[in-house]
Amino acid sequence: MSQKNMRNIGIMAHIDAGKTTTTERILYYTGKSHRIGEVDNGNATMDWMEQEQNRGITIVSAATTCYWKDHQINIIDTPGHVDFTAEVERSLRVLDGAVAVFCAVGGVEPQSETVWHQADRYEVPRIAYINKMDRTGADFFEVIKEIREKLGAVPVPLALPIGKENDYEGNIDLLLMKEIRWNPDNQGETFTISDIAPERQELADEWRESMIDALSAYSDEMTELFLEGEDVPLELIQKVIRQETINRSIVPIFTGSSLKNKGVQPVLDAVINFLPAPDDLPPVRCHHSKKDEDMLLERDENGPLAGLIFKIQQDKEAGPLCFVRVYSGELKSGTAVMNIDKKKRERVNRLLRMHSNHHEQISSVHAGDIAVVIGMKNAQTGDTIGSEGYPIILEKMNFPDPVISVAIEPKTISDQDKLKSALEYLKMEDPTFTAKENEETGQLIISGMGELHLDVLVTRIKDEYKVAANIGNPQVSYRESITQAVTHTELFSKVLGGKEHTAEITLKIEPLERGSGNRFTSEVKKTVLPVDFQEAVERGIRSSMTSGTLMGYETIDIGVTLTAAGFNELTASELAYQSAASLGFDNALRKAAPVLLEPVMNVDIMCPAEYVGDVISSLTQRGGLVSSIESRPAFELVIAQAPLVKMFGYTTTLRSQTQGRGTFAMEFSHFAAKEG
Ligand SMILES: Nc1nc2c(ncn2[C@@H]2O[C@H](COP(=O)(O)OP(=O)(O)OP(=O)(O)O)[C@@H](O)[C@H]2O)c(=O)[nH]1
Repeated sequence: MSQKNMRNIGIMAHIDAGKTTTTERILYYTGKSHRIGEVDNGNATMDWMEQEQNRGITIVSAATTCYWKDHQINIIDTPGHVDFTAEVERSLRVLDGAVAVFCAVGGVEPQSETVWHQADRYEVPRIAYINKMDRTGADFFEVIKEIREKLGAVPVPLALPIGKENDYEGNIDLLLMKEIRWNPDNQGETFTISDIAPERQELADEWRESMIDALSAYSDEMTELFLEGEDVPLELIQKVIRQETINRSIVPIFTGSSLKNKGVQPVLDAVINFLPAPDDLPPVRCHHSKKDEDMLLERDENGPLAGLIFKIQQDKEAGPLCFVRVYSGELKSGTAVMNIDKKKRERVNRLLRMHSNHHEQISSVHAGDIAVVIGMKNAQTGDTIGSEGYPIILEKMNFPDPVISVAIEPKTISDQDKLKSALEYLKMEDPTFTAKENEETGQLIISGMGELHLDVLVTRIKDEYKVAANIGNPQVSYRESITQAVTHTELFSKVLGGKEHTAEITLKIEPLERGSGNRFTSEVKKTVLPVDFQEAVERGIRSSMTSGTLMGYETIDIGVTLTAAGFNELTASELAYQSAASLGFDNALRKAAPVLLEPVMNVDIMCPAEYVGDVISSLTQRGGLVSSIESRPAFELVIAQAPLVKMFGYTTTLRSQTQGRGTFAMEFSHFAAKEG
């Protein structure tokens, strides 16, 4: 299939907005799903992993292919929970467009804002679908207002709901100027089209006019027709919508109730009519690793091979399944490719296309498309695969810091081995967690991005990899830094194997602004201390930076300058300089008024107005600072920041405090000096 007839889309939503239900309906209507898997029964076909089914939420993104009106649509499932932002980011990276699902009752919730802004960062064109029009409290026009005001987008409704809540009947299609009602007898597979009822004509005209008015801003041709009072042809309207959706100047709005099988097919039409084909998008930013220069890569099927491994899933029989998005060239089964990041050749034993409930073996996959490669051994999420002769690296993905940890203690020696291999597998799949041995206690500590993230990892280690282990309580991952600048001279002298090793260095260490990371520079001339020895100094410092002197946490935001060095040709060794640097850095750290830094989280809480007082006082007790309270139609939104350590178990507190009606979203904001 040519790139023009291909779409790579994601369905993004706040948790519970109905992403899974909508995806299920899409798969049903596209004829690939032969039954509708209800989320509530826990048998949705997109939710592959057992665990997801138990939790009833979607955690891992999987790419699923379906076909609609001569187009191939690859759906990349994106998780809605903030603990899984890395999953969202990696999906956004390989999408060309997205359908943002909102709940007609909840509207734009804090988590939808987070995901929306992530999509802005990745420049993903979007259409929006306002779901759950059948629910009590559904308010289409309020959600549109929120999309404009809270997300700063330009919503252009292309459909209006007829009725709402129990009386939600169907939609007015503002492009066709017709009413559409879905047939309840065949799960909405067919629908009837009728003229707009007289009592709705005025409303429809008004919104049609405001649609043409909004679009005219982008088209002189349309403006002229509009001003002359002439009809604007459908083709022109569609052309302008497509162009401006892809430019990200507008967001076409659709509505429906996925659960009641209403409104989904127009969204599929919009995916092919208004969201970009892979080659509608600008060339891909990448880096030529041999020439060491940044470049733009054309999205050309006949170009050099470049693909991004955006997801790895372990399969007990087949080994790692590597989901690859191909940006240029062709990837063929039975050939060898280069993993450019790892500088290793890899076999493409088999290529698969994934459908919702089966897979299909294919012989090749072209630029623009997504497939699963079986056979790669060294791949890790985020790696680029390409050709040896043309080694380019696609842009890396951004992953936030892991801020929460648990100790994990295997029960037997055999569990220890199983744990080791489980962690290796999980690392391939998920680059956002770390596993590290505590030097003092010998305990293995795994760190992730939130309580739920760790919980999922631990459950997988126990259930999927059958490791029997004791799990500690979640702990915050602190960092260490300094508050003063100091200069320190370290002299090193040791006799090893009958030979004397000496080094002398002077280091200046100083606090850097939060978030700047660590920096090493040298002011010492190479004639004073040869390059190899300067590199040994940097190695020593970098290794010491991984554990601070207060409690052994990683040190951050420290600038180190090598200001002077002594060099004795007879006794100098790299080992001596590396050791001097390690010890010198630690000694300097102790003198520089070190501080422990703790992760501070952005916390957004939604609850009915009557609970706001209690919510604020419990947040304040937890060291939280409330920055604002916003009124929403049905809820109040409390926006605050609080130290992560105080937020453990907050879900339970909030639930009992608000009789189950409060929800919250939490995301890492920054590290700050720990109080007390
Ligand atoms: N009334 C009503 N309920 C809906 C509709 N769509 C989905 N739901 C219900 O809303 C709940 C959440 O739907 P899901 O499809 O699981 O939502 P999701 O966004 O995928 O949620 P996560 O997988 O948890 O991120 C389920 O109980 C659905 O049955 C709808 O159109 N109307």
